Amino acid sequence: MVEFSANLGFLWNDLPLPDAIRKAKAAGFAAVELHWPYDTPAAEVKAALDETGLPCLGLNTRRGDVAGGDNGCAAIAGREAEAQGYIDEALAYARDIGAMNVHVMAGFTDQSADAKASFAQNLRYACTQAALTQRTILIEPLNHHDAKGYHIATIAQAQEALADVDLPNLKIMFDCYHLQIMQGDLVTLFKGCQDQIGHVQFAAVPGRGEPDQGEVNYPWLLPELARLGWSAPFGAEYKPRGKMEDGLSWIAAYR
Ligand SMILES: O=C(O)[C@H](O)C(=O)CO
Ligand SMILES: [Mg+2]
Repeated sequence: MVEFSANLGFLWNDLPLPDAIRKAKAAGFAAVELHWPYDTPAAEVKAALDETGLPCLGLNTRRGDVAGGDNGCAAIAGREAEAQGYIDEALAYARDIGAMNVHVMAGFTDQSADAKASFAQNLRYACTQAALTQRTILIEPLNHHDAKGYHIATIAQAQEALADVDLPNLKIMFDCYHLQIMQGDLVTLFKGCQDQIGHVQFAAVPGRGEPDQGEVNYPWLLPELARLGWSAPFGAEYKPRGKMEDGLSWIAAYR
């Protein structure tokens, strides 16, 4: 059966994280994943995960100065110490709550050789630290409408970063929403990098709402990815169009 992970950066994000975890459990999600949980003590998140029995699949490194336009800094030359501080923080939080993946946010760059070298240096650091506790580091191509100028926007760019680093615990976050916008042909794209994928996410295109309308037929696509071998929960990373609970009927198509 296809299972889902509730992305609590978008779902129930008006609630304290422990309550959002309980809501995800009650709605039938098999896992949760986080964006930037750092305002909530890890012990509170861990207690809610233990109470519900839900695993947490992952979380993101801090983005830096968001008001100033940052979206991560791991590929910004000259900010290595800051990036590595965010990596340490994310890995410590992941360890405390038992999350196995940390998504390292690259930031906006000119994709120069310096940016690529800085990204590789920071990812090598992240992977080496993550390996000490058997964790995986993720990088994610983001689409050029929502995140114009983000360091990686395609699977080929992510694969280039993976090749530069060449460590087995660096994987790709395959977000169907971003990749449909940037590349399309999602099944072929998935097959071309399947063994390099660490997590799969999805949302409607366009709009990023519930995955029940738009360009991508998820009730066909997600079972097909499962048939091809993807067995972990798919990350529901969408922005509810209206009231959160009213939008959950999309799950029925998979039951
Ligand atoms: O926006 C996304 O798709 C991400 O997965 C994220 O975590 C923040 O950019
Ligand atoms: Mg995503």
